[in-house]
Amino acid sequence: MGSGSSKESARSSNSQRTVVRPQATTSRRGDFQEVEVRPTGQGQGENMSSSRNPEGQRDSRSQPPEAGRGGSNRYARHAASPTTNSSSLQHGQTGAATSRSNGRNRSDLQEADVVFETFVHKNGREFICAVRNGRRYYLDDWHSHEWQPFPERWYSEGRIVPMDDSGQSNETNESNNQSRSNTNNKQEHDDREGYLKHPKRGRIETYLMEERHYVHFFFDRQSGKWLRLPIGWELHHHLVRQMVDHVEEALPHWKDRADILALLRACNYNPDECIGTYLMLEGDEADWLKPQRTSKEAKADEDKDTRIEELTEKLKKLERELETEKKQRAEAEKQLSDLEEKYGNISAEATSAQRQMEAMQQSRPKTARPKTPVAVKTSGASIDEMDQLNRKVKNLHKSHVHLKMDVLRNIGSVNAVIKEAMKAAADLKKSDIGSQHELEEVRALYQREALQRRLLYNQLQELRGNIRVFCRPRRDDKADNCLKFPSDQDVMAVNADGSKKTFSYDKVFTPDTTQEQIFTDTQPIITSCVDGYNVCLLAYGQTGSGKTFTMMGPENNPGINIRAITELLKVCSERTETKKYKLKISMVEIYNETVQDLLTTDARTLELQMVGNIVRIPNITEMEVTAVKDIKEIMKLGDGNRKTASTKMNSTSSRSHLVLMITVEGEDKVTGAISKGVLTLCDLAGSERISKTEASGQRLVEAAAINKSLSALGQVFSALRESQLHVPYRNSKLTQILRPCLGGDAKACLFVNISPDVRNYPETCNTLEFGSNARQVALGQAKQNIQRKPGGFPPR
Ligand SMILES: Nc1ncnc2c1ncn2[C@@H]1O[C@H](COP(=O)(O)OP(=O)(O)OP(=O)(O)O)[C@@H](O)[C@H]1O
Repeated sequence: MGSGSSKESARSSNSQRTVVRPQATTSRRGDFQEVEVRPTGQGQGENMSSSRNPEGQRDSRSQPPEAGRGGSNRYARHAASPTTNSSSLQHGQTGAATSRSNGRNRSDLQEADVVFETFVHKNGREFICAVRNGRRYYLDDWHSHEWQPFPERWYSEGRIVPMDDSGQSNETNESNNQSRSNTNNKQEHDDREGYLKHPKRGRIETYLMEERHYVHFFFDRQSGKWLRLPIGWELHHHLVRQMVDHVEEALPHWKDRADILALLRACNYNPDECIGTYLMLEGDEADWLKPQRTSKEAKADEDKDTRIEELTEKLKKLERELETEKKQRAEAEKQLSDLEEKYGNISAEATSAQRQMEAMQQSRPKTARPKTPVAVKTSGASIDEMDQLNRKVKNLHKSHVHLKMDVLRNIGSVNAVIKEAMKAAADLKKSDIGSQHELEEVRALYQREALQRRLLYNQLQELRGNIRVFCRPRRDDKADNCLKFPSDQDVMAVNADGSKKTFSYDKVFTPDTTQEQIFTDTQPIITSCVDGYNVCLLAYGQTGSGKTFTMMGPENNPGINIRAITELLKVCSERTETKKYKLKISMVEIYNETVQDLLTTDARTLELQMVGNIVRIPNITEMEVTAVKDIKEIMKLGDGNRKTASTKMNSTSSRSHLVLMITVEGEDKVTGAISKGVLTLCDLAGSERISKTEASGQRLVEAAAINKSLSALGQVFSALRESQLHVPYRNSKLTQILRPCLGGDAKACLFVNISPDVRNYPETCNTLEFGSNARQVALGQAKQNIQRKPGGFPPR
């Protein structure tokens, strides 16, 4: 950036705004259709004086005029632009009055053929206009790239601003003049300023900034030179491939890997920034970011559009059919219930008829009826009456048979209706699949939204620094206080002789700060471990300065350890809808450069294995935590084993480092991606210097081991601060264990615990110094540890 060529391109893009110059040819005269000019204010519509421009005889496309020739230089730039069709303006005329109002030099005026103006449409777009022979034209640099007659309706839709000699609109000049006179009248126009025209946003101001960016080179053995790596080659580079894969996984619809790499380069090889930029400009604007499509791609897109239209049409048709079927089903159901009712009535009638018949049969005489009627009047019913009854019974029998047939017939149609209803229900089920698709889309949208939110959150963390140093003074009401707190980021240590030293940190707490407040400030870092980040919290300070109080704390007022695990459990349970989490805890003690497993009773010493950048601790005990009560039990077990071990070894807690590792493994229920973050909480051994003369025997060995490990920690911080190629992690067991969370891809938080007692002034200053050095460490960008499940969706 900032090279001659980029400056030149900046100049040329800048010049496109104002530069149009008549050129030496008459062949394109026909490009203009004559349109009457209407007065629009300053100098418009006035008489045009004509004079031939001698420069205009040159074809500036083949012979660009030299730079620095004022107006002609600008014209050359325009001639190089593909939009140039202004040659046809060459024999145009210039309005003297217009020129006067533009404040142009009179002799210049006589050379000019055409008056140039800027038309500012009320929608924000600008067009270069030219007036010749009393006719106004505009340069259609959006579609045809030709001069077009100025549309009549535009007079009421915007305003015309004349241009001055510098090719800028008078309006722009006025504001520029104002600002220039405020700074320096002689100051030149900044040629890094420019603009581009966006189809939706209209004019967008641009500025060519100089930034320090990584540039990937390769060594060319033939020429013996380092050359820039072409995009095609760079895509085969394993690191770059990983970055592009990462972006592609996050944005699966963005298929063009070269395009992704181009944006990655612009984002200084920062995949998250690349994803963020893309998402920010998502939609039409992101499309506009992409290079022009080939005709084949355009055709494919058209086909896709047509297919989408067809499918939409089909979907609408299916919806209509579904609607009709629903109606039919409702009707069928109604018919069915009518028929059921009818059937019920008929059955009831049949039953009562049957009963009636039975009753009548019972009331008939038992003897057979005489074949010939005997006209004897019996004491009971007469023969007529009997006949009547017989007929009635016959009729009833008949109607019973009819009813039976009716019912049988209707049962057939009821079955048909039921079949139809079942078919309609099956169709309805099918249409549910369409809704499933919609659900998938909503889910994808949600995933993108979640990704964006987390990206922003982690970007915020990075801006605040991936290593944060907090200072916490111990509360001590009895001692002579040597600490002052000028602000919440500064602490001043004042010695008994009055000498003072001030140190700055990301946050300085006071002795009154509660355990809750301390936790609140570390909470965002701690919870990012659920998203797959490695996070580390360390407490450093001399014995008795409050390290254990800060990390573990008393039972009734717990410190960071318990609160952090409780919070992790809470966050994990809040996300159970989308993720399945597993929390595992390990606890080790580092004493005299040996690593002791504290979650087993067999006092197991652990070996560390370094495989490249990865540290493995085989056979380490890991305990799963599912509820808050598990935390207390595990802590109790670890604490008990620590005490036993220290009695055996005759050590005290302040002479060893306690490291608590919480692994949070999450599996995305939708994508199957697995994230793994480790939260390391470390209560370091007392940092006080033990004079060799004071220590002897075991104390001397202990002191040497502590000194070695804390010095190694300091060396790691210095190497990271100075971005050294070699970081001496292997110098102690402590730095080996902490390696994953002190490398370039983790978030760390160091608590500098100090004593307020003036007698501890020298140790307090040493501790504060250590914290200050650590604060200058740039851990680089924190990285999520997310693995995509084979065949699964990209991680969120
Ligand atoms: N902020 C505080 N408020 C109240 N009491 C505190 C505070 N910090 C420390 N203490 C008390 O000071 C004493 C020493 O603190 P602590 O054991 O945490 O120090 P330490 O740095 O861990 O020491 P060691 O290196 O021996 O483990 C404890 O009794 C603790 O309760």
